[in-house]
Amino acid sequence: MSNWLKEPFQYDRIDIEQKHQNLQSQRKDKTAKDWKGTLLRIWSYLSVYRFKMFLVVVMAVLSSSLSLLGPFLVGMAIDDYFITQSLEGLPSLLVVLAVTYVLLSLATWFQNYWMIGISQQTVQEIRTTLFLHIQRLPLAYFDKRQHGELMSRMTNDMENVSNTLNSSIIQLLSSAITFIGILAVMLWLSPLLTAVTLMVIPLMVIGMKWITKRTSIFFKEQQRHLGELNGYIEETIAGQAMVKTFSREEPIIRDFEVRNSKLRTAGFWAQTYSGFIPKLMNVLNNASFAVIAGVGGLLALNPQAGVTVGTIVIFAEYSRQFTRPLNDLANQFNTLLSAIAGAERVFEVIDEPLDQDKEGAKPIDHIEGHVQFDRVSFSYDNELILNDINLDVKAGETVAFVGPTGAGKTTIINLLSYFYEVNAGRILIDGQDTKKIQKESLRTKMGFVLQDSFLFQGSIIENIRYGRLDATDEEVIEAAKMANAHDFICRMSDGYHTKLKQDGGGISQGQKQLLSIARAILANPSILILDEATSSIDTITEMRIQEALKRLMEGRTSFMIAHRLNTIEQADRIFVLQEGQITESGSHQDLMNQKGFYYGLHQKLEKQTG
Ligand SMILES: Nc1ncnc2c1ncn2[C@@H]1O[C@H](COP(=O)(O)OP(=O)(O)OP(=O)(O)O)[C@@H](O)[C@H]1O
Repeated sequence: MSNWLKEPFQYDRIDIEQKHQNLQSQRKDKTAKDWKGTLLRIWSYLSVYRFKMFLVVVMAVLSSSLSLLGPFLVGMAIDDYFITQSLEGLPSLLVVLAVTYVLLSLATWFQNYWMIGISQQTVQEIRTTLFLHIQRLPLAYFDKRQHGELMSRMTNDMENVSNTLNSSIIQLLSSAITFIGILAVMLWLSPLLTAVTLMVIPLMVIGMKWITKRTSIFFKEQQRHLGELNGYIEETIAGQAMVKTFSREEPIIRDFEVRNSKLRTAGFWAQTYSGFIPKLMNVLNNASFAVIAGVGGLLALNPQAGVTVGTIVIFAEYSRQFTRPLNDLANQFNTLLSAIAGAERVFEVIDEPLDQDKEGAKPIDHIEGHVQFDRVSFSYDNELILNDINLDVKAGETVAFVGPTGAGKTTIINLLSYFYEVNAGRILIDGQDTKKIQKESLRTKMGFVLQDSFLFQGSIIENIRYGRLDATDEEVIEAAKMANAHDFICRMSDGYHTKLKQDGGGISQGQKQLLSIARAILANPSILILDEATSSIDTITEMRIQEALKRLMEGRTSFMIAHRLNTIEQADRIFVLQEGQITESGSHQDLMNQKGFYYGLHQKLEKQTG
């Protein structure tokens, strides 16, 4: 088998990353809505397969030429054999005709095979680049964007690009070649009959314009309504629990029906108008056929005009082939525009700056766990969220943050995890400014047990192993035992290999917490970040969680956002955060003595828990 027939499209992730970095450095001069730039960028992906592209072009030229040769041979057969009634050379001409059509099929097949290969490989590369890039974007990027919208770039827009690369490029190419070829042969055969054939073009252009003006409006409407409907469906499915608790089914169904019928109306008119296109083309084709036959017939009666019956047959066939590429060009143009728009949306994400380390940042091997906030101020947008925060947490110390909702507790944790950059001040770990440490190496020394700890679709063992990917099964089980999770895991149908549904569906909130504690134990971090669950958990599970947490926190610097009295009281130090400032700090007893915010909160919580 030739090399070109073998599946040559293996890809190398490292290779793609390298290419992406090169492209990133080229992109600086490219602005959004820069269509030429977008096309050039798509070309930069395609150009890797230059040789194969060249073969595609050769095949396109070959197939277009062969499709012109067919009717020409038929015309020759009529003039030279049928009209003259001498059938001597006819069999060999028929053989040539048969070979022409076989070659035409082969050329078309190869051009498709190579082009689809190139386009699928290109799309795979762009998709990988996009996905890798999304994994490395700073958290702040996701704050500003709807997740559904990003998903749509990853799927719909990519699909758009893929379809266009698959078929449109070939169609555009062969349409253009066929059009030029037919025109040249027609002019060579009879300029007069060519002029007659071309008469339909203005009518075609006017008709197409009239239709596309209307269809494009309805197609846009259709896309918009489809997007809205999809968004609505996604929202109602994600929020099903809410829908049911508030008995909102009826109004939601009514709303859905309104959106659905808007989509239907737009779709109806878009399809109806665009359905006119082939009908119009048919009418014009038949009209041009009649004109060619009529005028050609008259010309054939006059031997000086040089028009034979064979020429008329060739023209009649060419006129059919000739309107098709025009039609295709018009259709493909719209698809091409929408694919370029899609590619532009994809490249926009790829061009977003990455969550990069500061220049000169170094990896860190070991952390003792001494954490300082030195006059730290921070705002997400313009509003100041943290104002001049100073903290000095010794290695191994456990500190808790309490305060009203929106005071900035989670924000402190986000800054410590280096998800966001501070606006002013410094965060120091073991005396070293975190800006000088590589983010990834810093985060691997931290463990997280968060309220909404994310569990993936997969087995329990895989989910725990997420804490340290090279952990053995024994180590995972040991961690689960320390996290008090072993017993409940063993009671499950497949034990450690029980599959969890999406986002940990199938297990309780408390069990979810125990699994995330096991995950953190396995990671063996120097700094721990705990965001205590607010939802109520039964007392036995609660005790298990507390016990597991105690084991986990031993010997590590721990930051807790605490909501329950016993957790808070156990902390070495408590910080009260109000409106972005630390207003009280000290041990439980110190703060009780101060009789400030903490004292009030304590009284309230005590009353609640009885
Ligand atoms: N990603 C974000 N973008 C913009 N503003 C944000 C973002 N996250 C939080 N905020 C705002 O920052 C403020 C502090 O939020 P933060 O989540 O730190 O409070 P918190 O003390 O943890 O509250 P809670 O106890 O309710 O979790 C709030 O006013 C919030 O609206």
